[in-house]
Amino acid sequence: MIDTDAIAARKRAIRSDMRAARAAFAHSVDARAIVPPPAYLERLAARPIVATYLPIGGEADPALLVDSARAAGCTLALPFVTSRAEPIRFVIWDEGVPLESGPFGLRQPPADACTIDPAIVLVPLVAFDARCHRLGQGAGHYDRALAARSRAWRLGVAWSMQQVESVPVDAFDVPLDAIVTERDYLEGRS
Ligand SMILES: Nc1nc2c(c(=O)[nH]1)N(C=O)[C@@H](CNc1ccc(C(=O)N[C@@H](CCC(=O)O)C(=O)O)cc1)CN2
Ligand SMILES: Nc1ncnc2c1ncn2[C@@H]1O[C@H](COP(=O)(O)OP(=O)(O)OP(=O)(O)O)[C@@H](O)[C@H]1O
Repeated sequence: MIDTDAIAARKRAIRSDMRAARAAFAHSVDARAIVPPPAYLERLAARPIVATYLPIGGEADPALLVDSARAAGCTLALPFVTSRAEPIRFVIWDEGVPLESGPFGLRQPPADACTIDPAIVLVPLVAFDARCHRLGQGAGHYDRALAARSRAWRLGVAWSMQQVESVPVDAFDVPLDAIVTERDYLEGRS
């Protein structure tokens, strides 16, 4: 369909521009610049399972959000990916078990790590807009994972320079509940 093709082409263009700009920006910023917002800290009191990610390619680093979750006694999860085509699953991040090398330069728990269902998902992204729409890596990994977990609270983590006027949206794109950057905290409509 023409419309779908046009959206896909705009997504590809934003992805390629933003990946390059983000990698350059990440060199100039303190990796621990993103401070946990109050709405996130409040949710940690119930000790939810929190899915995080290990940054690649200049992605914003959720390190301080992970520290807060650990300090609150939460269980941490990481995505486990096998290929572009296969859906991801979230597995327990046990600090006592060494991470292994996975696809796309990712470090991840071993394949036999226990699958768990997070109540909070810290979501990496390539670009976002003021309505909390997100553009990811283009494999649909997070869109599929988030669609399967509609009750999870979805917090995007990004550098402020990743904000664009408007992210092109397909029917299957799952918007975020909120986004935190080194400068701002914004909430979607939900
Ligand atoms: N840190 C992190 N972990 C993650 C993701 C992510 O976006 N970031 N994922 C999100 O889905 C899943 C992995 N999926 C991925 C799918 C495609 C590509 C990818 O196409 N990478 C490009 C290079 C990107 C760059 O230059 O920055 C490539 O290999 O060509 C990467 C991850 C789960 N784990
Ligand atoms: N719920 C879903 N079920 C099956 N396929 C899906 C689903 N959501 C997205 N996809 C597929 O994922 C592909 C990539 O979508 P899109 O370009 O929006 O990825 P993205 O949002 O940038 O990436 P990601 O979600 O991996 O971070 C599309 O071809 C789409 O068909």
